[in-house]
Amino acid sequence: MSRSESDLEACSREPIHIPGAIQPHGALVVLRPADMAVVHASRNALEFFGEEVAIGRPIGGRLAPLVAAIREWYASSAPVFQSNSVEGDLQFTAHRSGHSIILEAERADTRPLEGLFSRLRGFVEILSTRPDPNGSLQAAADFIRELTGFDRVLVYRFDPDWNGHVVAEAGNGNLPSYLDLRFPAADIPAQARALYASNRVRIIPDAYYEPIAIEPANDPETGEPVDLSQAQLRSVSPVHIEYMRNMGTAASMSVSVMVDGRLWGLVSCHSAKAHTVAGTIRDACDFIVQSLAMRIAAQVHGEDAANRVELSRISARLLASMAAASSWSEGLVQAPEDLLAQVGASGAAIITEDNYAAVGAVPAERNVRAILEWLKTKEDQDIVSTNSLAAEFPQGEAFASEASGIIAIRISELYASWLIWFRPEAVRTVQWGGNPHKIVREEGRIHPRKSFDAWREQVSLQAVPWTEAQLSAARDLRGAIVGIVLRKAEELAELSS
Ligand SMILES: CCC1=C(C)C2=CC3=N/C(=C\c4[nH]c(/C=C5\NC(=O)C(C)=C5CC)c(C)c4CCC(=O)O)C(CCC(=O)O)=C3CCN2C1=O
Repeated sequence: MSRSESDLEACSREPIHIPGAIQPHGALVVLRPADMAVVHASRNALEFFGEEVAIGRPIGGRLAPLVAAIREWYASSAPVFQSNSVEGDLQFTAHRSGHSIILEAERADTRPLEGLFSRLRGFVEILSTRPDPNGSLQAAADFIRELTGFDRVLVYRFDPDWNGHVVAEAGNGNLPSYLDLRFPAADIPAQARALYASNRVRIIPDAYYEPIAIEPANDPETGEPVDLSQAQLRSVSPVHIEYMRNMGTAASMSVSVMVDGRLWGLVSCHSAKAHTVAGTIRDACDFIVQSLAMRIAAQVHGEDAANRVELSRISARLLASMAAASSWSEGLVQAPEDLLAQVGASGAAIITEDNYAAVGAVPAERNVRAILEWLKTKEDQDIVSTNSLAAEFPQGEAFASEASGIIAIRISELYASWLIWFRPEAVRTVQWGGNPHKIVREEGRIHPRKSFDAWREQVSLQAVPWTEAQLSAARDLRGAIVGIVLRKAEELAELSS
């Protein structure tokens, strides 16, 4: 592993869930459910809770009226407790963290909320009328920018390698456009993505804040620090704060787009100056984004269903062709269009020790046999796939124009026989937000890059990636072929007995 890779590896191990501090736009206490005694408190508790919060003693003062309601919530199955202070100036939220209760207070949004719900209803109606998913993405970015007043709202989609792509944007011109730019996976490391899959909405009102310490740092009984994974006020990793400053964004809010339980992307809001939105507006943004996520899921499910129907027709024709031919390989070669359509390939070759057949755009036979020698090193795999053969088999660079992507399925253990599908190289130019390969090392650690200007990279020796559905279709056809081979072997065995 190179030094840069190990640096980024270290970055993805930063324990961002236990920073030991919060952001100053609220206050936090950790309570023992049995007696509502305070176990930890942020140092600014007095400012928000109105009186000294004494460690080891039950909450009182402005929090006393909450005790009964918090106890009732804690005994229920509700994930989160929300309430306003009697005076209406504070919004309280609580959640369970291990055996404790984390209670947070922020200044409440005292502006009237009427009109918000009719605006939300209006957005959902727009969403349901937008035929194309991109129109829905843009509608969500426009609506959230109007609702929150951030300078720029991005819809940021992850690709299979967790690189991000800005696929929609709404802005007022105060910040540069990032539309269509891509950002490397390291910009949002794995532990952050995991956290954002459960804690969907996060706000950083001012990237120049001073963290407020939580005291005592560790639980007197367990010695453990407070786990702020689900907290609203969690202080943010210094490296990301630096990233925001480098990007010229003093405030940000991110809302996770969860599609079928997986982090599809983020709706990411930025302002050049400090900016905040109250909890009620953040909740409304979460509602908007999850409504968008359902629209995306419906689109994906619809496409999957249509693909499955078409694939079942193709597979049925291939099975019929194999059944009617003298061998499975002859049956496949006699249905070339279906053989390629099974996985969306441009060429295919069936190769055994003494036989070779090919359809569509394939490398020269000697090059296919060179791939076969490489496949023999994959002893434990019945299916081998890549969209960049040259990256794993350098000799492949010589015929990347026909074979940058391959799916190879092993047909027989006994003889080296394989069915290999091919995809050609798809040379493309990618626009990154800054040079994604630039790792800034200072004071013994890496820092975020300072420039996010469009940085063009020509990507070669890669094919269009195979989808999970195409790999599954390859596995299904392998199962059918192996079944035919086994039945043929049994028939021969019976004849010879
Ligand atoms: C323009 C497109 C775009 C990008 C690329 C982006 C990045 C981004 N990074 C985020 C978080 C983190 N990045 C990093 C780490 C890095 N960022 C870097 O640029 C590098 C090199 C690292 C590893 C050291 C870490 C530790 C975190 C966790 C912060 C926390 O929640 O405590 C976060 C999440 C911040 C949040 O939601 O609170 C984002 C979202 C903001 N955002 C964008 O709008």
